[in-house]
Amino acid sequence: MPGGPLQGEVRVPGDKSVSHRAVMLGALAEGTTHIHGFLEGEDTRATARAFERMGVRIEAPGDAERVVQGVGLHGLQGAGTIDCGNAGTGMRLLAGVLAGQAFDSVLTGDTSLSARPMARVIEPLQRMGARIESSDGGRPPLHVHGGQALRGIDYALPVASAQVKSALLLAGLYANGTTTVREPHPTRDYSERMLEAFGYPVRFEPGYASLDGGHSLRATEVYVPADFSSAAFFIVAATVVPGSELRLPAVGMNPRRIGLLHVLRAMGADIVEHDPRTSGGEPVADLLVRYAPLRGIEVPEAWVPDMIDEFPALFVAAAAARGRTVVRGASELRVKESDRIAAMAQGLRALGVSVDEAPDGAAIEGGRIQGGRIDSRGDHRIAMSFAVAAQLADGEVEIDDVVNVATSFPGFVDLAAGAGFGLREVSPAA
Ligand SMILES: O=C(O)C1=C[C@@H](OP(=O)(O)O)[C@@H](O)[C@H](O)C1
Ligand SMILES: C=C(OP(=O)(O)O)C(=O)O
Repeated sequence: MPGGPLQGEVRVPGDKSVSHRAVMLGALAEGTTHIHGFLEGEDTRATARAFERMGVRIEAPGDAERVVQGVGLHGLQGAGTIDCGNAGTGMRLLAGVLAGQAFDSVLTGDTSLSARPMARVIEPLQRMGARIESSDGGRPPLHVHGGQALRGIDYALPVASAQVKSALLLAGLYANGTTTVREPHPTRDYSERMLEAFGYPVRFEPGYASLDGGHSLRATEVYVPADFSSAAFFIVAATVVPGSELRLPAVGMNPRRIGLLHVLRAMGADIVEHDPRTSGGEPVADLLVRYAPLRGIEVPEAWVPDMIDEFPALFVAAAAARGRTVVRGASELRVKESDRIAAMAQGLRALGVSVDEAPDGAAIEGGRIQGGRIDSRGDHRIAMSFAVAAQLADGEVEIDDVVNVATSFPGFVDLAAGAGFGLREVSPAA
């Protein structure tokens, strides 16, 4: 299905990271928390279900709205096995919360999540006094034993990870003394900002977060910004498809999320930020993206954590650029929902693009993109990235295994088709 230039306005759904945290802190707070702009994705719904199963009343008065009746830090009830679906964020943050409870829990996930490394949260949580068992060298399911007395630790993260930082801060709510997390590179600080918004004393600056156990959370109103990571597919598509001019209103512009903007601009992209403002304590802006020819660059390693989920989309921009784009220092991509370096390299090669894979990145030679068949490996971001690549391909691109797009971006196909993508969903039997 050939597409055309991307035109008009696209409103992408709420931020996944903020939505997970809003449900969690709302559940642990005293009082009623209203969440506006909640992501109706499978990942964040799994987190909401987990807390409902632990006795928290969560109402959905409208689309993307949630009303959470908080039970306080000590009001959760044991639910046995909790299925986190496809969500690394859900499982790792829940491990921190559950380590502080009086009851035992088991955290499970789908095939992709069951293969993801959890030792990165288990080890520091054990240092805090938690008892957690895993299978197969730190993989899910996680058996989190309750009734353990936690103590604060001062922990330097070996890898930059907002999920690990957040798990430790959440466990720190239940710990005796001070929990401090130091990062090798600053990562998204939504947990810190939101704890503060819920009235919990927390000290933080880029690369550092610290709190004392024993305080409480007060319910509040949460306004979730549009997810920059979802906007990224449209930003790249409008940049690479000639004749495009696309508006993306109220996109979350947290500085720890917008590394892709810096990289695309360095490649020659035309992306203008209008009306930068603050919404619910988060920076947002309306983006205007126009087609621009790109040239390959070497992506500075310092920008990697600020665009960790945007590499699949960047690889497509690189395939459309003139010259070579080099990514290094991004080995974390190998332990996401899929091995994203391998998945992108294999997929781009299937479309005739030359890619040199490295353990911690890849070099992509921009040029012609052909039609072909893509295995998305059940990874939402791989599937959506190839939907963008397909807009430039000179033949049909068929993308397999796409149901997980709904984990982070329900309605992607309709929204994309409405903006001008040549894209349609076919059932596996069709
Ligand atoms: O804290 C979060 O909400 C997230 C942190 C990142 O993971 P890591 O902490 O593993 O880098 C990111 O890839 C994920 O999509 C969401
Ligand atoms: C890595 C991601 O999410 P998670 O770790 O929550 O599965 C992602 O959304 O790209």
